[in-house]
Amino acid sequence: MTQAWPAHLFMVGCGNMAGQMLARWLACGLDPARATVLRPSGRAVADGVQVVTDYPASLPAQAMVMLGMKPYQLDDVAVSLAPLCTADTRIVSILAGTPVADLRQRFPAVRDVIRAMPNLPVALGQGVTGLYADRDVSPSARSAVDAIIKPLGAAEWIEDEGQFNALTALSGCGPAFLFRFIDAFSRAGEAIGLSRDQAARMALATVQGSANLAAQADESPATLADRVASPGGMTREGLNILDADNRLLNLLSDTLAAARDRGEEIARAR
Ligand SMILES: NC(=O)C1=CN([C@@H]2O[C@H](COP(=O)(O)OP(=O)(O)OC[C@H]3O[C@@H](n4cnc5c(N)ncnc54)[C@H](OP(=O)(O)O)[C@@H]3O)[C@@H](O)[C@H]2O)C=CC1
Ligand SMILES: O=C(O)[C@@H]1CCC=N1
Repeated sequence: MTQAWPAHLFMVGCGNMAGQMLARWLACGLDPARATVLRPSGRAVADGVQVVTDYPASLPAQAMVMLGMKPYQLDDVAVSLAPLCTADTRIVSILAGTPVADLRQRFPAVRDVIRAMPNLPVALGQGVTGLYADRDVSPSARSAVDAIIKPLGAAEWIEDEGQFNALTALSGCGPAFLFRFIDAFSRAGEAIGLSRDQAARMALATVQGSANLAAQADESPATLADRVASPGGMTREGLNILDADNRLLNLLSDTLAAARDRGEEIARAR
């Protein structure tokens, strides 16, 4: 099936996250002439993509607007952007902790408002993007968003917006937690006697190989862990440390809950 692109993509903000999305879309065939980026620095993003530092007089017809700035900038952005939006504008927001109701309040002319929560591996087409649309969003807008998210990796729609901060904690923030894990794994290897460089290489390759294996395996990660652990062997002793009083599970549950709760705070502070 051929890739369907929006008539025009207007990106408000194009930093760490939105920049990776755009790079992937361009690599997958988005015509750069069909994308405009608004960013205060005016820094170029890619050959052929127009970068502006101020809002145009109007948006192209049937524009898909992607909100990719920081959540606290929503009010400032809406003052200039909302008057340009018409009934055929579609808004996709990647702002953390920003419910659809807050977006609808600021963009009353727009029917199709969709929340998306990507993560950094979208750059490789191996991201996870969580998605939510309320009942007012048209089926064609859902399809258009599905189409543009597909080149980025997996898409996970949720029915209940109340889960959006949990989804964000798991997959949106998740890469940071896993990068931290890889770093700690490598430093732990160094602590038991390996050289820093070798421990770093081995930690990363072990995580990468294990993730790939888990993705292809018929068994669950829990079963695979037991496969590595020979009875009376070395791995079991290590697993006993992670499993004692559910230490690892509790640590990760606390980590995700803290991230999720921050999303709730961001929404309340608005
Ligand atoms: N980082 C991540 O892994 C993820 C981030 N997100 C969400 O993405 C959004 C952006 O985060 P991130 O990319 O990390 O942040 P960055 O700081 O890297 O990017 C922010 C972007 O917003 C632009 N910007 C700043 N001020 C304004 C303004 N007043 N109007 C319009 N654009 C403005 C910046 O412009 P300039 O480039 O000129 O400085 C920059 O391009 C957040 O809402 C976050 O919740 C979602 C999922 C994952
Ligand atoms: O830290 C943040 O708020 C954003 C949301 C997901 C990843 N980064």
